[in-house]
Amino acid sequence: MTAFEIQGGRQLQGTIQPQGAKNEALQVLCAVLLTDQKVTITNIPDILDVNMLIELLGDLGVEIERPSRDVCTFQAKSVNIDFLQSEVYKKKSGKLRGAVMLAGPLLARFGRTYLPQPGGDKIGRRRLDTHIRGFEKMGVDFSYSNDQKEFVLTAKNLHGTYLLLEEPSVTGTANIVMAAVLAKGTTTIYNAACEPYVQQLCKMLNRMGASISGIGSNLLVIEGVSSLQGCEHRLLADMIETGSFIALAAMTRSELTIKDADVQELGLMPETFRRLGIEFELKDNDIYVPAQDHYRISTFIDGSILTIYDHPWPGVSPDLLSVILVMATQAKGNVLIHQKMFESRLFFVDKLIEMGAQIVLCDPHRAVVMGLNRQSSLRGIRMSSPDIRAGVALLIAALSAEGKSVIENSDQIDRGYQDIDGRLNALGASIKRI
Ligand SMILES: CC(=O)N[C@H]1[C@@H](OP(=O)(O)OP(=O)(O)OC[C@H]2O[C@@H](n3ccc(=O)[nH]c3=O)[C@H](O)[C@@H]2O)O[C@H](CO)[C@@H](O)[C@@H]1O
Ligand SMILES: C=C(OP(=O)(O)O)C(=O)O
Repeated sequence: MTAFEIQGGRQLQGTIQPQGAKNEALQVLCAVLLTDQKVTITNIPDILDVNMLIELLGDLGVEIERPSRDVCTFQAKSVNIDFLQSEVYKKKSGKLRGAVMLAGPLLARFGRTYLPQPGGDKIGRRRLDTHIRGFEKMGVDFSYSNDQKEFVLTAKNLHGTYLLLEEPSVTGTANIVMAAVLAKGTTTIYNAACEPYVQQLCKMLNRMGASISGIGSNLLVIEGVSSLQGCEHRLLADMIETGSFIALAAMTRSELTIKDADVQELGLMPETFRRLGIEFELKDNDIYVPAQDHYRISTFIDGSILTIYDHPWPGVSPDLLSVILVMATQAKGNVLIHQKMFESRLFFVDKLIEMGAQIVLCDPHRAVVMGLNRQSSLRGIRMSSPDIRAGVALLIAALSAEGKSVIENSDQIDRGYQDIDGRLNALGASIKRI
């Protein structure tokens, strides 16, 4: 098992560029299966989840070239669907969530797919009902084997329909959109997820010849076409990495410039950080965060304690709450963090409490943080990373803490953050892989 050893308490300084977005990469990589022509994707992050999905595409028979670390070309001339029934596929796809989105394109192009239980973060129940019920209404037959924990899906006549999703699932929307672009007729998706990465997928599909309107809203209308062509697509900057760097600057009193952060696509994130008292300036496409000794959490207008909660886009992403929570531990004031979507994502606060943070975990979804206002520092400890975002939040806590910390299970961090030790060490951090 890999681990990070961190010497905390150092101020960092410099410029850092967010990687290409992990969760956009997982969507658009699956879309390369929708055409037999060449698709080039740039700004690809070199991280475990993305590399595993690229490997799976290769296993399926897609021709892949990676001329540089962040550029890949794909050509899905022929695809071996039978590979999806192999133990190797089950094992590999069980390591990430993104593989679930292979289903939509494979149904659209080949009329058949197998969908084993996807992996990804173990942060509570993560059902696939939105995906499967959507496919079903489009003419897909499915069976589910409880033993194998696998769906078998077949689509003789994939057709457009009206879908009112029971929740705006991100991967569910992406999956249905990818099935609909090659289905016969019109598919209308109401209550669709509309986050920037779904928008990026839709824009890419339109460049490939699809006809999708309503991009950016929760009502997507897709006119099916008979085939799609190749295209080039560049991933946005990873907004969760951007938020993590702002939190890192705040916690370690560091002056950081976050370069090429696609600042127009951050939604409520800047306002959310400001409510926690963090100062920063948006300069063109960069974010400048000055070194800040203190930051003060605001209250609601009526003076009551601020609550920060997740919500489907354009609300605050649940993936950001862990770093926001860590940042609040050194703020002046109190905040309630309410993680509505996932039921096992806040348990990592135990580690922060052990480090000296003042937090009350009210229940699995809610934690009250009483900021220390730097009157005492967190203390370094040995801990383990339970999931990707808690992992990076603990890394930020450790970098701000007095003394040495060890974070075990650092693979969880490598799933989503490219060369995080190297990039932060270049700013003056001390992180060693052990
Ligand atoms: C690979 C990928 O892109 N993963 C992201 C994707 O996962 P993913 O697409 O798996 O997440 P979903 O959007 O399907 O939903 C996540 C969870 O939130 C619940 N839910 C969802 C919508 C809603 O209105 N109410 C509600 O409670 C769902 O029941 C589910 O338990 O979106 C999540 C929500 O932004 C992010 O945390 C994940 O990082
Ligand atoms: C939950 C996440 O990832 P995944 O959906 O891939 O497990 C995440 O990116 O925070």
